[in-house]
Amino acid sequence: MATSEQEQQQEQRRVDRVIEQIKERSKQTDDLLAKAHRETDVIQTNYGDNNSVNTFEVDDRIETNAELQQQKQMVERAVESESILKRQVGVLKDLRNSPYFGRIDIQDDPSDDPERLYIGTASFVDADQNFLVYDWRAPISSVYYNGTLGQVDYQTPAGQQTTELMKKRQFQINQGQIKNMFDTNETVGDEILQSVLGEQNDAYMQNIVATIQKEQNDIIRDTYSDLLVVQGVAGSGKTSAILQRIAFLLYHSRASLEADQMVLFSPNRLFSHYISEVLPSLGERNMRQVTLAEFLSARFQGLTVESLFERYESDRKGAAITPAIRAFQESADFMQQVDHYCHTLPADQMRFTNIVFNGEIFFHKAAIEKIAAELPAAMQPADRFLAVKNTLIKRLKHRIDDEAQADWVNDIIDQLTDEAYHDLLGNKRRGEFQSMDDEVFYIGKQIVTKRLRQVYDAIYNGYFLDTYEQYNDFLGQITRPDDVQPEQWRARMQAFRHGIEYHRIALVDCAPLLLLRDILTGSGQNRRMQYIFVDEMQDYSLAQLLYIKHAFPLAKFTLLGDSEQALFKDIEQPQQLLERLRDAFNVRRANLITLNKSYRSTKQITNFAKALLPDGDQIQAFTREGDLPKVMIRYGTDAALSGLLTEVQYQLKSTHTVAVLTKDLAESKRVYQYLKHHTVTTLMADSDRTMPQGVIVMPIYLAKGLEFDAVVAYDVSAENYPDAASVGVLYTIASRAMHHLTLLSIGDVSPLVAHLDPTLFTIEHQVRV
Ligand SMILES: Nc1ncnc2c1ncn2[C@@H]1O[C@H](COP(=O)(O)OP(=O)(O)OP(=O)(O)O)[C@@H](O)[C@H]1O
Repeated sequence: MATSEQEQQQEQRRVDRVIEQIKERSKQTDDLLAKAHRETDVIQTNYGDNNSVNTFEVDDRIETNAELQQQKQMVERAVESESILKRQVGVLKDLRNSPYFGRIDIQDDPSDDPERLYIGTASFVDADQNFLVYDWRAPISSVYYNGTLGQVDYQTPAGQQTTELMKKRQFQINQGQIKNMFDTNETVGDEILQSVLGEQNDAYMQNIVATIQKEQNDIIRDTYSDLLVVQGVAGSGKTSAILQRIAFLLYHSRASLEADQMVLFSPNRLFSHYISEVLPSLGERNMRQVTLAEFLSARFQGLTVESLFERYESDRKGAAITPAIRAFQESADFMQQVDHYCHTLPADQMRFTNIVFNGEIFFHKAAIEKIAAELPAAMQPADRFLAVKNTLIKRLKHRIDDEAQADWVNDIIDQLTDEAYHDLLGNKRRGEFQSMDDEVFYIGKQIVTKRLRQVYDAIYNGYFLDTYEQYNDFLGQITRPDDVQPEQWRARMQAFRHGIEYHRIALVDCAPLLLLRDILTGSGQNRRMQYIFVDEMQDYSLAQLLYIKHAFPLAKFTLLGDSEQALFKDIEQPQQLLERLRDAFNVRRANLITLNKSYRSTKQITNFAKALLPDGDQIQAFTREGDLPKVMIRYGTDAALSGLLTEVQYQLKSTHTVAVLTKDLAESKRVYQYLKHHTVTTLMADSDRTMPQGVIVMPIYLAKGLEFDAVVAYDVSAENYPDAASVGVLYTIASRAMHHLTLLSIGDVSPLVAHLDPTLFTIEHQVRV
């Protein structure tokens, strides 16, 4: 509902007054920051000077160490307070531009006067402790997002409260001026959302706190569930919801939660970059981010882990793993079998291996087997492993003692310089020993310990268990489902062994192998992490999700995805998925939230994209108007490429980025080879972290989670997208476009498009001569 001119003037006067106060505070904070910066400089300079004191004299060194520690802490504290102030300066700068976006008038009791509260990206409190702006995450602010006029409940730390919502007003304020102002009875009215979504794309994702929708708000403010599953259609704000959720949780649990106790599994590095500004724009630090490939590679040092993209490419070429085997290896049942195998594995079935040093066996595998065999049979696998490890370390220490007086050691001691001798003494002092012999023995032990460091590390890291052999043994004992034939399974085992020989591992083996290794060796779990977020969860197997759960046993999980965008597997109903996950994750408090409205694209693009899906009816388009998607048909590659060039040049006149999306890498390369000679074009790679403007070409799996002003889908021919199996890919491509979508086909267009209602798109045929 439009507001009167007079009301707008009144509101503008308030904006002016608040901005005056913010400016005042900014000045003070700038001064504090300058002062803090000078202090940090002074401390750092002193620290630097002290750092270069002569550390040769051993006695000095001990003292210096303690002092250095103290000074290091001082520097850390100074840097920390400086960075807090820097953040405040940033927050105040944003508030100066746009101090708030909402107002609610509430009345707790009919006998009270109504209260008028303004809501913005951060709180602003004046010198008399009056809240001129409330943080969007404050308990009372949920009234703004959740309530329609009338009685409203909201949660506070003290329990549920009730109030009467009398008025809800939305503002768009830019550079201190109210551009738009509406009273609304909806959760957040469409007018402002229209204008936000109509803007051009930016290289970075924006925060959406001014226009959060009710269902998104439920995701953001859920502090109850151990497992929150979000099924949301393309462009429904899943990624946005995760990021605002992180900001919310940080605010909500300020005292007990740090940003680095949250991990977001993101689809690719480009995506990580794209979303990197959202949290800083809300005055918060970024959470940790990792792709599945990075997570797995870090745990398989020395092996090349197949990436999801490689798997996708190799699947397209008709690779070795049959669908039945894949389904089996990716299932919860497979992971349960790993668990059972490990917990019932007798000591004599453990695949120990020699510890080798300098080409010779240092600890023989038979000796290690014997240690394990002598332990009580009922021991848990991790305890057994630890006991073996401890025994080996004890034996290593004996060997070091025996070796400390060997001739080669004495020779080295004779030739030590004074400095090297002091180094070996470490925290001990000369003369502290009972006798000179003791001192020499001590030095000898230090020398041998250093020499045998590798052996120690091998024991410490558990390299005396050959986990690959053990996994192979597990594969040999497994109970197969009926649709996996014995010879197929043997071939699969053979492929696994062959891969390991060449230091490669297939994606399907990663999660079960890691689980096996972790259970048997009692390692790999991180108990510090409090929240795990998985975006694009449809690209993860259940086995992988279960492994992630195992790796972060104390974390709460938020899994977000869109089963329609499954590039790699079949679509699953959300409720069914939740049941499956709830069972597999074994959690008490699970919650499913479904998002059906798509905000990214114009109505025309969303209507086209949803029509591709057999069950797309539930998807609602947001009412933002644009052109109909255009299907271009060309005959032959040359005509297609020149048609593509004309199209991208045309699009570039009105947009910053045009993405040409292909089905696979080979096609992207072909397109790039042509376009680069005619216009500035970038071929995106898996390793890229930033997205340039202009024309960018990439296979669809690299564009997951991203969005572009204009998208050209390259070659949507019947040959490339012959049947229903390609729907997920085509839908994902179409739903990346915000404002313009073009589909170019070489020859007959895919039946998936040809069968659509013709009013959903325009068509442009090449005239055949
Ligand atoms: N409440 C909102 N207010 C303003 N913009 C929004 C809102 N919700 C979503 N958007 C915008 O819609 C676009 C899509 O959002 P987002 O990328 O979070 O969706 P998604 O569900 O993760 O999409 P996909 O699964 O297709 O990758 C973004 O530009 C986002 O800023």
